[in-house]
Amino acid sequence: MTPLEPFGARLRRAMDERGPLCVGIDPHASLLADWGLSDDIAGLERFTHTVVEALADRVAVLKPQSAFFERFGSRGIAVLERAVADARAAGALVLMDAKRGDIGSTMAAYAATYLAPSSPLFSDAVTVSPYLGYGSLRPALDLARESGTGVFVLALTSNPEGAEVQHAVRADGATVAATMLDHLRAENAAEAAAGAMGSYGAVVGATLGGSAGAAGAELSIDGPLLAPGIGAQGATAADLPKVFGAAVRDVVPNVSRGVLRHGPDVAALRESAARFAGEVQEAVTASGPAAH
Ligand SMILES: O=c1ccn([C@@H]2O[C@H](COP(=O)(O)O)[C@@H](O)[C@H]2O)c(=O)[nH]1
Repeated sequence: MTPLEPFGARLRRAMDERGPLCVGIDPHASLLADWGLSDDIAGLERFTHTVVEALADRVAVLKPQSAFFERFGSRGIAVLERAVADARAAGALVLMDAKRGDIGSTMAAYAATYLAPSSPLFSDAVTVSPYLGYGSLRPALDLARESGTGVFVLALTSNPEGAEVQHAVRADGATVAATMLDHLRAENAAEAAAGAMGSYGAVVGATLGGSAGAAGAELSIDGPLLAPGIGAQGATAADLPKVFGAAVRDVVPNVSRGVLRHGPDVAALRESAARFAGEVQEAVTASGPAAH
């Protein structure tokens, strides 16, 4: 099979053409109820199909949250497989939010699940946790390079509990988060040297305010920065320049419940996503001209 163009280049094009917004597909039990759906496989299927139908032809990235599908067992995974294929066919990039992390040999199996083109869950990118050590992610990083896919590494997560681990200071004086970002910058060096956005991203919460700075973290990694936390977790698009500074143009802001709560009406979902996209564009434009 012909390998895909590298994920970073594909993502940059999608961000330029559609705007950078990433909408989550998070079928919370409470959202199924709010949408008048049953908390079972039929409800899950209807919810997922509606989000894909509403948004896959217009947002840059859709991010299914794997946990909400896994809780329904094999039939939930089948719904997820279909969503990934339908969303990609409609032109969205699919970022599987699976947050996998394990020793290298097991990591290789996770990598094959999400990043091998022959897999039923083949996605454009996957989220991973580096807390078994960045090096344990090597099978995913290597397979991503081979298959033209991407990897997003948890660096500074949007939840307040994350600081306990991520702000910890290592023997060399760097925080754990800054070390992860340094690894990613190095991973992206070859693509950056060729003038492209790298395929290796970091997850940095939009909720962090000044605490990204407190972690001593240089956020520019020559790759994408997934920024969850807008909407239900309290951050707004206006927070993005404050958190990310000059790196704001590499930010892929994520909103899940903030958009999904407007369903099941397709037009209302689209309107909400467009509103968030407009707010993001306004905040990024107000932050100053793009660096050349
Ligand atoms: O640091 C992180 C990493 C991932 N997430 C995920 O993003 C969405 C956020 O959903 P909202 O409804 O917009 O709060 C969810 O799937 C999380 O698991 C995150 O929030 N923070």
